Amino acid sequence: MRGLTRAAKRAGEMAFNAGGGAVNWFPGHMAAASRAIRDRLKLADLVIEVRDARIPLSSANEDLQPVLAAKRRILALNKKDLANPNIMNLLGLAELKLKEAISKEPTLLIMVVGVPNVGKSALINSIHRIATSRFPVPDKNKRAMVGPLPGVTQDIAGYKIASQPSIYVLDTPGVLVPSIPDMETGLKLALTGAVKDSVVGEERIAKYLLSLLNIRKTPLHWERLVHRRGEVHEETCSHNENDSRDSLRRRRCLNNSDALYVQVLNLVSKYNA
Ligand SMILES: Nc1nc2c(ncn2[C@@H]2O[C@H](COP(=O)(O)OP(=O)(O)OP(=O)(O)O)[C@@H](O)[C@H]2O)c(=O)[nH]1
Repeated sequence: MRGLTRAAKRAGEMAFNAGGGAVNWFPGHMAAASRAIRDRLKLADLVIEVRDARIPLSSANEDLQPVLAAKRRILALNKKDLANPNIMNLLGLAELKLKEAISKEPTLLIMVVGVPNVGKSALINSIHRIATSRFPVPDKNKRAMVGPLPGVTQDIAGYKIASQPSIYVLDTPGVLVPSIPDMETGLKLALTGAVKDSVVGEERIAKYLLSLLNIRKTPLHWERLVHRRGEVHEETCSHNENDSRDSLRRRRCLNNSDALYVQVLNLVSKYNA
């Protein structure tokens, strides 16, 4: 973990802020949603703040932190399949806290908040699916809209996910702060899909990603991997086609797209040396 922090710091020192400054992406629906969230939060018994497990600090909306901290809050780290496994121990704790909170309440209004595209609607649909398999829920066909680009949810929508205890969940549009003060946070949010690529610039995102991969020695990792696979390739691809294990071995042969990836990264590595 310390290694990753050091790598991120070094990438930050590579002048990604140059010519960038603050990142401003605050469309009208986000401003309206920020006001509505503050308003409805007063009624919520519990708030689930969804963050991206890959960037748990950068995916916090700093403007909302004071009001969120005043509520009973669960921090859910989503997209765990894409994250560093060290962070995932925290998720188990969040699940436990949610079970504790639900078991004590006759009626519960839960509000789900987070930056765009972090997976709020997908999370609500999963909770809904589990709930409808256990209790008959009147609007069981109602589903939150999920999409690959940020800004799919534009209005607050409510879902009843259980009876006895009655549990209602409010899905909210993803909201950012009006101005993200540093470019690096903007780049992390763009790489993980919370900010549109065009807002920070596709070329800048590509350079940032390549530098991160380079600093983390990803090219070396791939080189070793490809070298190992190369041995498997030579050893297996010369075998008789009729060998019963041949199809399995063929799948382990080096694939051209991997080789291309290593070449590109090696070039970048030389460029940065
Ligand atoms: N790999 C992965 N993808 C996920 C996960 N959860 C959600 N997604 C994907 O992330 C994208 C965004 O999910 P949504 O649920 O629409 O996100 P949202 O936070 O409601 O987005 P906004 O409407 O912009 O606020 C979709 O393409 C989902 O399929 C997850 O745990 N892992």
